Amino acid sequence: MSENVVVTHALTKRYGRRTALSDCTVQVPAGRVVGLVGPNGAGKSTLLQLVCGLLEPTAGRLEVLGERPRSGSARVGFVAQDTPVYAGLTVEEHLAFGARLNPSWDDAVARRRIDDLGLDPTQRAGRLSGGQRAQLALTLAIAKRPDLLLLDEPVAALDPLARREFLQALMEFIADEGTSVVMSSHLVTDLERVCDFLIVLSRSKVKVTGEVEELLATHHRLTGARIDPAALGPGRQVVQARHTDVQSSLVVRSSAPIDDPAFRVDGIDLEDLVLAYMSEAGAGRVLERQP
Ligand SMILES: Nc1ncnc2c1ncn2[C@@H]1O[C@H](COP(=O)(O)OP(=O)(O)OP(=O)(O)O)[C@@H](O)[C@H]1O
Repeated sequence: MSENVVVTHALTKRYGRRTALSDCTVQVPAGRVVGLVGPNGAGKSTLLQLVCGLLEPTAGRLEVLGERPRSGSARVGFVAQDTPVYAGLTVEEHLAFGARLNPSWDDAVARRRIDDLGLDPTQRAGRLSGGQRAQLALTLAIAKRPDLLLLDEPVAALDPLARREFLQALMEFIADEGTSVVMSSHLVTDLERVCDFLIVLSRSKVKVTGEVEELLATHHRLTGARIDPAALGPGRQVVQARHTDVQSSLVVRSSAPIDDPAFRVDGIDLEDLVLAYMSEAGAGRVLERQP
């Protein structure tokens, strides 16, 4: 599949005078597992709620699966931040509820997952552990057989083992169905294991977006004698610059290889890349080619 599942152009959402998302332009290709990363208040939940049609944009354009998003679409599964389940309903009642609401509901998939997870169908959701509730919420979203699955910090409240199990279940589902997924998280190490596409949001703005492999191949850490980043030359975007009196450490984006003897050049991992874009200096200074 080559089409985009989410396309936004200058998408903006304001709550009164507070801007939650500003001028957001992204394209998410189909079949990807997208990591949506950013600090608290960056606008991640706002973007996900716009994509699933729970919020209306203040300005800009947004297309999801080729159409305007609408809340309750059978083609989009959404697991909100607090893994919402109904405390008073049993696991079984959740499945019955899901079946009634969703025309494409896959009851066999739902029951197999509940069984594999060892959840008691007669137990009320309010009595489940945080990890079990997250798994139940994921089961409900998966059994809809959505084309696009949106997960808002699904593992935030889980212990490391439950996180691993949750992500494992997610990976199995994606491998079977080829569903596109957008998942927000603060935990880059978790995203590193499952995501192949990245969106970094900070202070309501998109800082960087792209294929993880391509981003890792084009970002480098340069360490050497103190330098004015402006002296680096054209075509190199200084994402983060740190200096001591005598030394500079720069994270630089460059599609061409950097072989400057003045620097040691190392690759960076996804966590360093995300942190560089989230840092204050990550204003993304681009050193353009001089005319
Ligand atoms: N209903 C609302 N009314 C007013 N302001 C809001 C509302 N929802 C979110 N905001 C504000 O919009 C901004 C973005 O919030 P959002 O929840 O999208 O961030 P987030 O990246 O998901 O944060 P977190 O990681 O803490 O969940 C924040 O400044 C937040 O205070």
